[in-house]
Amino acid sequence: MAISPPHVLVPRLWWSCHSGACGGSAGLQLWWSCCSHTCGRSTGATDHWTLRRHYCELSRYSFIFWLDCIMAPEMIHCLVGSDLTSSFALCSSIGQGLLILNGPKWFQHRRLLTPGFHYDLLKPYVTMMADSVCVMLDKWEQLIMQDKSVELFEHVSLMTLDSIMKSAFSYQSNCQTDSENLYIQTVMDLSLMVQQRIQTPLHHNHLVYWLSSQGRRFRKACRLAHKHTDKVIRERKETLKDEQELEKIQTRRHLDFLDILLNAKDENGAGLSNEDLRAEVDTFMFEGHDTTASGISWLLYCMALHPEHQQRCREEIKDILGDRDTVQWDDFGKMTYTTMCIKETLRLYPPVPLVARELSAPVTFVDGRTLPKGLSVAKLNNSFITMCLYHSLQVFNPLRFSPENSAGRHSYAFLPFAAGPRNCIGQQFAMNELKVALALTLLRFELSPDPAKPPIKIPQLVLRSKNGIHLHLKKLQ
Ligand code: HEM
Repeated sequence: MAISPPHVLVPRLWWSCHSGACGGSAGLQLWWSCCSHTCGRSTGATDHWTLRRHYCELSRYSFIFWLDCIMAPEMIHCLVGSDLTSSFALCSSIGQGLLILNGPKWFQHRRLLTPGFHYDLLKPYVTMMADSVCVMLDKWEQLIMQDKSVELFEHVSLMTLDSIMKSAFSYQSNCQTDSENLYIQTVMDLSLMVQQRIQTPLHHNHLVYWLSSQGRRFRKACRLAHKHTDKVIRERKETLKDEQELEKIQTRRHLDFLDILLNAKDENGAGLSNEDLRAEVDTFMFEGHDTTASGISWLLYCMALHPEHQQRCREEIKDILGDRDTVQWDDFGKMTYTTMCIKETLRLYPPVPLVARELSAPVTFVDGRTLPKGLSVAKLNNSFITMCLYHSLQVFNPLRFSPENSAGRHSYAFLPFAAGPRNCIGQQFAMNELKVALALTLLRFELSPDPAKPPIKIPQLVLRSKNGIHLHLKKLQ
């Protein structure tokens, strides 16, 4: 295959002016764009190859992602407008859900599912989130030992899985305390296998993976997970037979995401097929727990690293809660400083480190340069290069998100949840969970880092730490 010379690609610091890079902006994004006068031709595998080479040379972070995925043309063609990396690895496990769908079918699903994130539905979830967080904190109390730090990431993952199952599917998994639960084990195994596949370039080839022992294990786990999801859907369908309308259900219990899915009808009165239902349930379960687990874990880490901000958040939360020991929906809007700290964490440690798109139409910039239709472009949230270029951006400074400092900043300068029609449908859910988790943790514990075990960032589907996140926890009186 011919490799285009490097000069056909020019690095552009996109949005750097809007986001006030010199003033220490929150959201510098680095884009590689193809320059029309040097490469003005329809793009093909060669461009993807060049794009990939540059990434490999310039950013070790991108290397993992771009290594082979970008080269699989069949993938690129079937994924217009969607996230290449997650689609690549997840499609066989979560089916064709909202994250992976494209075109009219995506549009139909997005319209049907959006009501599932109305705040009326999200409100009752707060208590369930708080319950899940408390189970986790109780476990931490048991684990605290003098001078021994606790690895949080795994606990937080189980907590967010517990929380999404309870709130979105009214399913009591008890997964934080019951390690024997086969379904939970399978979901956790699938997450791990997806990461392992990404890290093994040979396994990026579907046939090789399909024939490998890991591929067989993966398929077995998928079958188990699907069987369980089907059962949950079947049982709910039975229950709903008598209840038919959402209003009637609501008088008996809180409406959940599954109710919305099962009652969703398009303008022709058509609902989702069984296969579509399963894909959406699985998508929300994966998207809804791994990402928030990453966000919460890194947030607690940032709080541990910066005791002054930790204390300020704690005081804000205590002021808001007064005598109460738990969080309510109305508290969220008052958590001003806490929200700034959350945003600053999402900037420095974006749970979704990369969003990729294949252009479905050419894009022309203000200076006349164009990106051709079909080109894959990627946005690195908080790229390695950007951070090297602007050292001030490495500083944890929540005040970047104060109303004064945010005023005038381009609305696309900070995009942890992406933007546009394919933005994150669960962002409100996620922000609520981050706030509940932080508030309740800070009320119970003082956090400090473990200098012997600093986390090592590793961007997989979500941003993780290679060696976990180890913090010292001190119980507050
Ligand atoms: C801190 C937590 C989260 C972050 C940072 C995050 C970030 C993102 C980003 C960047 C995208 C765009 C991906 C792309 O197009 O390639 C996305 C899409 C999506 N997210 Fe999230 N997410 C989070 C939590 C959640 C939760 C809790 C749910 C569900 C309950 C969820 C469900 C989805 C779905 C279904 C999509 C695909 C939307 C579409 O294409 O129409 N996310 N998320």
